[in-house]
Formats: sequence, structure tokens, C-alpha cells
Amino acid sequence: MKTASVRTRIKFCGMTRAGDVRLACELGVDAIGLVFAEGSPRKLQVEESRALRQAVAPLVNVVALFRDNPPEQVREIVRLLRPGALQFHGDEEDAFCRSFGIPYLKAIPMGGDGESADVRLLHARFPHAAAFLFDGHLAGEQGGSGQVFDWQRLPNDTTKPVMVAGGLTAENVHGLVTGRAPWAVDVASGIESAPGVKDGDKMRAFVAEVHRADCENEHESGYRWPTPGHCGG
Ligand SMILES: O=C(O)c1ccccc1NCC(=O)[C@H](O)[C@H](O)COP(=O)(O)O
Repeated sequence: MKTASVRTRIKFCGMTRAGDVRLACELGVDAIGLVFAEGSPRKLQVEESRALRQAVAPLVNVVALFRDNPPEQVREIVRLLRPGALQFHGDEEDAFCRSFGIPYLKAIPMGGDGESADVRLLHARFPHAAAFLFDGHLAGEQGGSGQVFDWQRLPNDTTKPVMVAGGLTAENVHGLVTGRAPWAVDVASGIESAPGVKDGDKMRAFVAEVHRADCENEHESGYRWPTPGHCGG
């Protein structure tokens, strides 16, 4: 898979507190995820989500997450929050996902002992997806499950950006980034002390480990950041 990117994008998902959002932005994450999926312990009411939206720093992307929500609900969230991307975790098809006029990320459940993701099938089924998010949960189950899947099953040949989620932590994300170099990593439970309650130390450690892995990839690829000392060299 090895993406030709010098920096792995980071998304922190399932934010429920404005202070956590502010810290995530200070740590330099690329996106924060706000969950509107029914039954999730991280699900937000519209008013809560508006307060979180206001805590997001400029240039940080907001992703709204859904799992088979009715279209009018998605439209209402889009109208009120103006997210930069939508993320779908249910049985939504391409026509539905793209109908809101905002780039969409399609979550692909990788839980269980399945085979490698079939890229041709995914591209045919979701031709307008901006990226695929390979996530550790089982088909039909909620995201944010904390379950890791076998990263060998990630596709090598997709032309869309690959995002990886599922049980990522500061302890294992370095191995993922150096081994597979995905476009982006996505984490919810691995930076929490309880569902929806982010832990500042875990957030810091996660970002630091992604950065450390990016620097190792940099040395391997021969790329050099224009800023001296960027990777401690
Ligand atoms: O986080 C949730 O509760 C959730 C519920 C329903 C659909 C998606 C959900 N989260 C999606 C994410 O993007 C998570 O970051 C991803 O599933 C990874 O979660 P984790 O394994 O806990 O890091």
C-alpha cells in the first residue's frame, strides 16, 4: 500500500467535550469526528455538536458520522454544522452518500476473519467516495469498537486514499504507519479514559507516535522536510 505522502493525516473521532476538541487542534490533528449514529455512546445532540463545532480551530476539518440515519437528519446536520466531510458506517449506498453535496468517506468493516478487501468491488460500489476507511468493527456493528484487524488484509492497489481505524493506540500506531503507510489514521477509544471522554496524555502520545513513524518513513524514502530538525536530525 505505501502511500507517497510525507505525513500521515490524523483524525480523532467521537469528540464530546469542547476542551478535548481544543486540545486536539493544538496537537495538530487534521480532523475531528462528531458522531450522530444511533446507539453510540458518543452520539451527540444537535445543540452539543454546535458547541463543539465552535471549538474547532480554523483549517481543522470536521467530519460528521452516520450509520443508516434518515436523510433528513443528515441534511439537518449538514445545514447546521457545515462539516467538511461525511462518514458513513451503515448500509448506505453511493447515491445516498453523495446526495448531500459534501465529500464522503465510506467505512468498510474489516472485523472477523474475512479476506482482503476487494478493491474492484469497492470502487464499483462506491465510485464517488473520497476515501475508504477500513475499520475493525464487524459488518452491522457500531464503529468505535476498539477492535484491531489484520492490517495484511488492507488493499495494496486502491487509487483512493486509505484510512485505517480499529483499536489504534499510541502503542500500535507506529507499527501501522511504518508497515503500511496509510493516508490517514483514525482513533476513538484508544485516546479515551471512558467512551467519549478523551484523555489528554493518550491524545498527545498518539500524535507523537504517528510523528515518530512519519520521520522513520521519511528516512527510508529519502524525503527531507525543508525545516531543519523537523525529525530531530
Ligand atoms: O465511535 C463511535 O461510537 C461510532 C459509532 C458508530 C459508527 C462509527 C463510530 N465511530 C467511527 C470512527 O471513526 C472510529 O474512530 C473508528 O470506528 C475507530 O474506533 P476505535 O476502534 O474505538 O478507535
